[in-house]
Amino acid sequence: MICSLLGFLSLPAQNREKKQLKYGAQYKGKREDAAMQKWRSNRFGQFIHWGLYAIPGGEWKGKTYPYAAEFLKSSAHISNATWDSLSYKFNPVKFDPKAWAKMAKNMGVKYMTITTKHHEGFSLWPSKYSEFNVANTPYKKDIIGALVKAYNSEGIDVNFYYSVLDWHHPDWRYDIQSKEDSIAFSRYLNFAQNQLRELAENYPTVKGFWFDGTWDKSIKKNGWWTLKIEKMLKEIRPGVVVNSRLRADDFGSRHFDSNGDMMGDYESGYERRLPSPTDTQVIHRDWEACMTIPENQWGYHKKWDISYTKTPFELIEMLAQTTSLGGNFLLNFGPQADGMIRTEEQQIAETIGNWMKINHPAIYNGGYAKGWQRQDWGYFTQNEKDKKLYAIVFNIPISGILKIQTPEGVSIGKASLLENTNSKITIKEIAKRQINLYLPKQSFPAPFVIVLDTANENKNNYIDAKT
Ligand SMILES: C[C@@H]1O/C(=N\OC(=O)Nc2ccccc2)[C@@H](O)[C@H](O)[C@@H]1O
Repeated sequence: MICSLLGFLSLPAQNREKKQLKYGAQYKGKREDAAMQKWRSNRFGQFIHWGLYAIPGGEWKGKTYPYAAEFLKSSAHISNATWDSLSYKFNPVKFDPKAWAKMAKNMGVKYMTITTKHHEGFSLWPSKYSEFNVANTPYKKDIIGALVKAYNSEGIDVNFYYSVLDWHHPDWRYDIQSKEDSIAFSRYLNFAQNQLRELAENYPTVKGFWFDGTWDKSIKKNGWWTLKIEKMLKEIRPGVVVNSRLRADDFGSRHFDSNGDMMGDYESGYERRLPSPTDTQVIHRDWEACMTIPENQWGYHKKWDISYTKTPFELIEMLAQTTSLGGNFLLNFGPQADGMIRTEEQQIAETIGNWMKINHPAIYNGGYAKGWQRQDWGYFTQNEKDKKLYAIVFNIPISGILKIQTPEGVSIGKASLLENTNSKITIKEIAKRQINLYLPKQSFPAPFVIVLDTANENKNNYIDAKT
């Protein structure tokens, strides 16, 4: 079967006759129901990675490990028994879900995705399917329930991250190589299904499920289960949004089935990376990029500067670039074991929030501006609610002139700074579909947004050269 699949996949997609799939994509194109439209309009989200890994914070027996802090168990070769005993120390006495939600609100996120259970297998809610959960710690209380309540009270949608990969559960298998593996792993899949049903039923305002830890052969060989889970969650919570990373098809193809069709409701393969600003392939589907502030730390690491940490302006540019290509941007925070958000992350959140307070019209409900050529100075976004066109500027040319190429038959009537709509920006048409915007003589200490009023126009003052 593998060689026939390799042969099949080596053909150009358009030349392959479609394979009959039982567990492939369930629909084509974008969902247009209200729940998906809300997901899409949110654009900016907060990822939160919190678990037992926050306790050691990347350090073990006096040694600092530079790898992802949430992977310390494997980086430091720690046994299950030793790692699991961290649960007896889990007691975030300073945890204030309302403070977290207020910080998120001020940062300008419209949704939040929380790790209900990461690879370590520790559940942040009192699951009846596993003793390895927050109820059996000194803290005892339901963290997921408290966060859902606090974030929803701030008008922020909550999604659940769930790692199918589970280092703790005795029935987890990386591959199925024996009858025993198969029997154990089916027990595991039932366990995971029960936990997911529990999450969907116990937290009825959940808006999405963000699956992870599905890259191993054991899942690829059980594509049927991934579809069963997607269907179950959508039956319990109609409208709920599920990422492509959950899904494997009949042949183990992930994210996209063996016919090249995306599975799940949005592509979640952009992790710590973005598509190129000119990669317009992505605009044909919903997608999300998830991003760490350090180079690669999702959980809390005691040494903030163990790697490069992105500046607020770099993160704002990633948000702008993502929005300009019709994607969502999910920025990660790794809370401390005591329940506090580290100072560095709070300061970044505040700077981004100050920018969003003025410039959010270019982001919320924002998306790909068809026909507007990407320019070196920044990004265009089209707001599908106010129908306005926004130019988000990061790199002012020495000339002080922003060059724009307009789509055929479209001109720019007016341009002004979003933060000061009385500031008129001079516009000059210099050739066919070529516009100069002359920036006002002032300093621009931060990325800024220009609102462009466009108009359809068919006057043609220019003659194309004959060559
Ligand atoms: C969001 C991140 O997701 C992860 N891993 O994602 C991947 O490894 N993704 C992946 C795997 C293979 C190919 C491409 C992406 C986790 O291991 C990490 O701790 C964090 O939760």
